[in-house]
This record gives sequence, C-alpha cells and structure tokens, in this order.
Amino acid sequence: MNIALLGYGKMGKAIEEIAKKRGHSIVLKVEEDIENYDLDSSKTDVAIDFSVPKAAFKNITTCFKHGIPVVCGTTGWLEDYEKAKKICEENNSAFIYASNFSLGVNVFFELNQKLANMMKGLEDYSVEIEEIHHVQKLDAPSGTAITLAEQIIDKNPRVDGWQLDDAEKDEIPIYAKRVEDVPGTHTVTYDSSIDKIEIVHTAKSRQGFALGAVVAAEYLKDKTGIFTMKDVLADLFEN
Ligand SMILES: NC(=O)C1=CN([C@@H]2O[C@H](COP(=O)(O)OP(=O)(O)OC[C@H]3O[C@@H](n4cnc5c(N)ncnc54)[C@H](OP(=O)(O)O)[C@@H]3O)[C@@H](O)[C@H]2O)C=CC1
Ligand SMILES: O=C(O)C1=N[C@H](C(=O)O)C[C@H](O)C1
Repeated sequence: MNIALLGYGKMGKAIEEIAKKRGHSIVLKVEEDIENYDLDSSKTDVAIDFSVPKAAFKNITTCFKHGIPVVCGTTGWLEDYEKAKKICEENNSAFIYASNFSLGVNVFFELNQKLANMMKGLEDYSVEIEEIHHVQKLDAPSGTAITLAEQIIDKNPRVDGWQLDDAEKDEIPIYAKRVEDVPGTHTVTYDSSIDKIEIVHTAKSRQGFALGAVVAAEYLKDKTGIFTMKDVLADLFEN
C-alpha cells in the first residue's frame, strides 16, 4: 500500500517505521505547515494525518477532494468533524478518525462504557478523569480523555458535560498533567467516602498508536464511507 504521511513528527516517524515493516511504502511526507504539497491520487492509497490541530481539517478535506481516503489521529480539531464527514461523503471518499488508535485503549474504551453503565445508579460515587502526556502536547484535555468523558455522559444521566479542571456538580472534571516524555496515561476514577474504583491505561511508547493507525489504513484502502475503530477491530477479530 502507498501511504502519504501528513505530519512527520513523533507519530509520523513511528508510523513510517511500522508501515515499512508491514510492507508498505511512504510516497509523501509533509513535515510542516506548507501551503501546497504534491498529493497524487494515482500513487496514493491512503493518507495518514498526525499533524497539528490547526492543520488537520484542511489536510483531511484536501485529500477527500483528491479522492484519497484518510486515517486521522490528530486531536484538538473536532469542532469541524461533522463538516469533514460531509465533505468526505460529497467526494465519495473514506474516513476514520480516532482519538486513540491503540488497540489497548480501544479495549479500555469498552471497559469504560461497561463500568459507566454499572456506576450510573450508584449516587454516592463521583467520577473524574486524569490524563498525563509529554510537555510538547498542544491540546488539553487529550482527545482520549474527551472520548472517555463522552462515553460516561452517554451512559450516566447524572452527568451532562465535562470541564477541564473546575467542574460543576453535574460535570466530569478532566485533569490534564504535562510531564516530560510520557506517551499517554489515562485514569478514570469513581470515588465515594467508602472506597475508590480506578481503571488506568498506560501507553509505554507510541508503538501502539502507530500500529493501530496502520491497521486502520489497511482496513480503509478501497473503501467508501465513514468508519470508526470499532469497525476496524470487528474486522480484525473476524479475520
Ligand atoms: N489518535 C492517536 O492515537 C494519537 C494521536 N496523537 C495526536 O497526533 C498529533 C501529532 O502528534 P505528534 O506526532 O506527537 O506531534 P508532533 O508535534 O511531534 O508532530 C506533528 C508534526 O506536524 C507538523 N505540521 C505542522 N503543520 C502541518 C501541516 N499543515 N501539515 C502537516 N504537518 C504539519 C509539525 O511541524 P512543526 O513542528 O513545524 O509545527 C510536526 O512536525 C497530535 O494532535 C496528537 O494529539 C498522538 C498520538 C496518538
Ligand atoms: O498527543 C499525544 O501524544 C497523544 N494524543 C492523543 C490524545 O490526545 O488522546 C492520544 C495519545 O494519548 C497520545
């Protein structure tokens, strides 16, 4: 498969390494915020965007207009997600966005939903989320923490929003910490005066994110439509 890498920072480089090991070729690397780059749909099967929040929407929609499917892991741009989906559909293209491509985190997401469902009736427990990432991270809270919060909000009628740091009683507080070299740690805590329940996912490197993104790109090649990591994992476990 021929892959265009939109964003060639920490993640772009990790993806390149894994893609090559899986027999794919990198046909384009966009390393910085340049106005125009040479997207060629005749020699590109999939584009993978791990760039910066302010660049993602333009990168993604430019690919759709060239008929190139996109795997996007960039976080912090989701106010434009619905618009991106519409442009994908208008151009008969294909799209997967995930706040976290790690297979382990996607298992953690399932666990989070199951736990939220069990805790929804237990009124003595408050819920909070903590995320810890490296100091270069541009957005806060992390996309993964937002996904975790949205999953809880969806299951638990006692909470109807989230806030970074100081939250109202009916909101989930998300605490974002920045610590040198941490690839990504997420903790969901339910606390009462009697006890505390915590689930934690700790990434040990960026390999899990990169592998998941390449597996998603393999899934997306030659497809049309909007997909999620749930589709990718279902396909993986079936085959
Ligand atoms: N979904 C997931 O599983 C994961 C998502 N992420 C997300 O991926 C994104 C990238 O992370 P990471 O690799 O660590 O960040 P980096 O800062 O290491 O890499 C981003 C790169 O994109 C470059 N860039 C800037 N503007 C553009 C542009 N217009 N087009 C293409 N590239 C551009 C940056 O250049 P310059 O430095 O010159 O600005 C930089 O080299 C972040 O949003 C992060 O949150 C990260 C890990 C996992
Ligand atoms: O910026 C990062 O590094 C990461 N970003 C993603 C996020 O915002 O959730 C995923 C992962 O935690 C690493």
